[in-house]
Amino acid sequence: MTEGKAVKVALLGCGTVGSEVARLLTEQADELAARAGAPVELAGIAVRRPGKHPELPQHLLTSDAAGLVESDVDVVVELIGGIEPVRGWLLAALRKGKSVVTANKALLSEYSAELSEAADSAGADLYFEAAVAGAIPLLRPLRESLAGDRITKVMGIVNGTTNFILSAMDSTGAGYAETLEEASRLGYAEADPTADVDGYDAAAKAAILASLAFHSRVTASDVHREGIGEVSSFDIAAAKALGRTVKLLAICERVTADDGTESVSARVHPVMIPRGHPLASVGGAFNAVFVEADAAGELMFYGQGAGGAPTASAVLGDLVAVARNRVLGGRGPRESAHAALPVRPMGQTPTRYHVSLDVADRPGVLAQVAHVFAAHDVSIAAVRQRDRTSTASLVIVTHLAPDAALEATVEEIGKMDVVHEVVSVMRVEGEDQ
Ligand SMILES: NC(=O)C1=CN([C@@H]2O[C@H](COP(=O)(O)OP(=O)(O)OC[C@H]3O[C@@H](n4cnc5c(N)ncnc54)[C@H](O)[C@@H]3O)[C@@H](O)[C@H]2O)C=CC1
Ligand SMILES: N[C@@H](CC=O)C(=O)O
Ligand code: NA
Repeated sequence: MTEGKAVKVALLGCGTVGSEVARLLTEQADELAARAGAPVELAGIAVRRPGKHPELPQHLLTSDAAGLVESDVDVVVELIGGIEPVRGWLLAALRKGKSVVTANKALLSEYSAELSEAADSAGADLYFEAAVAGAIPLLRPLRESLAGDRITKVMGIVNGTTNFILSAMDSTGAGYAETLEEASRLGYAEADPTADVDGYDAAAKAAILASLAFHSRVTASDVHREGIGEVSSFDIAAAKALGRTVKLLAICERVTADDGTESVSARVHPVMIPRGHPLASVGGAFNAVFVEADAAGELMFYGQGAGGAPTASAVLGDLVAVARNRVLGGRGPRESAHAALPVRPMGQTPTRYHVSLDVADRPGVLAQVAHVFAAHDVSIAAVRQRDRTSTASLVIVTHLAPDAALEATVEEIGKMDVVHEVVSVMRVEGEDQ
């Protein structure tokens, strides 16, 4: 039965994701209506140039997004991206009590608090499942299913484009530039793909994940960020030689200090993980995220993290949810930031390093290098040495130590006479400490 009054939807943006949302909304209109309890009606589509969309119902097209938001619509689905002018439109919609569904992680990772406050004061819904890990139901489990548990860690691959590039570099040795071009062609990359390769997109997602997991306000600028620009084919080969692979991970942790005070660490950077680790086999644009919680233990979420149709699936799930809330008169979960945990600086965050060096092949060099680690209070977990003609290759993997201590150790080692080259430095995850 779909007897309720139609829920009118404004769609802002009709690119990779928006065009799939428009298609599915039209093709599955009857089923969506049955699930929502009322017809979910596309009332208008804001595009930049209406003349360029012969495939869309012409009477719905407008170039006036602000006007469409102001019109008689119940829900605004935003799939344009970026901060302004979108932020102003969504605030205006929420303040008028219209629900908002968005996939815009760049906006949410900076202005979530402002948008949530606008939603709360007007009693509107703000849903954004598509903003992190595309099709994978991840934010709703964090906001709802795990609301009774205490999450300690969220770690995973949250950027499809960089995973697509790293997977290709690892498996076929394909070049960086050509693989990035293909990721753009397939609709995985952001409009400006530097957001992907420099880690901004993953950092925005880490901020959203940390905020939800730890009931605190974490913004993109709180997240330590390194992209994949520095990952060389040598790093990939060094990882392979050690039975590891390189992935760009978002890692959000609840850190408890000796005095019992808690903080949040949120970071995005390339890491080496063992090839047997479940994240190592996540290829292409797929995403996978581990969540650790006190009572639930370890959970893994896996699926397509980018692309038009997969992302549209998450958008439509949100759309049905907000439509249902309107039909039944309820609301989805509000922002939960009661814990207000501070963010721990990266330098104080415990990490482990893999360091690969070319050193002089003579007695005592290993001891000299080990001395520098010890001087910085960094304990060594494993050492591998291979002799060449006049140099030796030295691979060192550390135990956990504050990231600043590890960084200082590597800097000092790089200045030693016996060290010809620091060939590769990368953090290590997913193995015994
Ligand atoms: N492509 C993907 O795999 C995913 C994208 N997202 C997010 O979804 C959003 C949309 O992404 P895509 O569809 O990939 O981007 P896109 O660049 O393909 O589409 C955006 C569309 O918005 C239009 N647009 C720009 N300014 C406009 C304006 N003032 N009025 C009306 N239309 C305007 C553009 O012409 C373009 O067609 C972004 O926030 C992105 O970060 C989230 C998850 C996955
Ligand atoms: N550009 C993003 C799209 C999905 O969020 C990615 O590559 O993951
Ligand atoms: Na998702």
